[in-house]
Amino acid sequence: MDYERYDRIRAVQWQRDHLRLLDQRLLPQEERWIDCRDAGQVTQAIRDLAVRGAPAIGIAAAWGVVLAAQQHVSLDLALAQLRSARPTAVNLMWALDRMKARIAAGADAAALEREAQAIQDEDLAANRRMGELGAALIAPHSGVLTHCNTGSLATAGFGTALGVIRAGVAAGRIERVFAGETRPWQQGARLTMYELVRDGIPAKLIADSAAAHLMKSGEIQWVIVGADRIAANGDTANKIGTYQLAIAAHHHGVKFMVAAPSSTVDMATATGEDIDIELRDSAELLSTAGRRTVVEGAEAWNPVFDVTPAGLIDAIVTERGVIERPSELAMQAMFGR
Ligand SMILES: CSC[C@H]1O[C@H](OP(=O)(O)O)[C@H](O)[C@@H]1O
Repeated sequence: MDYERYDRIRAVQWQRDHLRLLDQRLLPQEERWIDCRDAGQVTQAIRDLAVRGAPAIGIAAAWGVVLAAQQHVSLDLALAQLRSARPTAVNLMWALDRMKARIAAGADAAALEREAQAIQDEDLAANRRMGELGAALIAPHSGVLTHCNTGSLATAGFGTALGVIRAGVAAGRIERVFAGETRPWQQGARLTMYELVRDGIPAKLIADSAAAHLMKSGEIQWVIVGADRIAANGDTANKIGTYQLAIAAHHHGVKFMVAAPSSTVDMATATGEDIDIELRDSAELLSTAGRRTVVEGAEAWNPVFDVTPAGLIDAIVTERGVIERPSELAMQAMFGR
């Protein structure tokens, strides 16, 4: 399928001696690039969400290790620093473990550069494969709702859930696309709509609080989301708000799809209860676009992920295949113990 007309964004660009990142904190108003010249700067960019999205932060971290190797600084320190950047997306740990294994095998900077490039290239290929597999599950004339941003900005390109939507639109199966704004960081409003408008894919933004009302209208047949960590029993951590979308979808007979590369699967984590949910600064909730919107003295609780139990998920789509009605057995069959 010809995807070239979609997905022209490459938010993570290796430049041989530095890493160029499209600063996602400023989109869509401003397209500004930042150059990371060491592992510490990559760590800070991940921590500050200048680069975000489970696969994208793993890819950026892999390049951070390459920078450390090129500069002959402590690789153990670089690995530890990068690993500490954010706790929930297992893609970060997966990518660093893969780089660590190459280091243990004696890889030099050039070999590590090839490994990081392979991680990035594999992610793009996985997204295009997932797009085809996920789109095939969607009946013609369907409407879909997505949450957060899971597109080219969050990956090596094409996207996970947004990749399924791109493929479903290209195949003529998806006729209506809705994107939730995704408070408080607004990945849906600021990033997903930016990608869809650039692709020329008609889409409607909705308030997060409008999702159940949309499902009740009959306009959508699928909720399609990404993931930050999929536990061994299929429980899935994703952007805050995903869990309540799954509950509402179940109530309204709307199907629920998780699209994520196998680098998001964590068979060492037994259930969703064991996933570390990132709590971010409450200031992100008390302000909008940098302007405080809540009375001084107010407090906030700002978990940025939640866990959807496997029982509320109709399909988990990875590049290895589709698991319908995910369970521990089904996960073990596809990913081993
Ligand atoms: C394919 S991106 C997966 C996942 O990452 C996002 O989180 P964040 O924007 O905080 O990095 C979101 O949960 C996406 O669904």
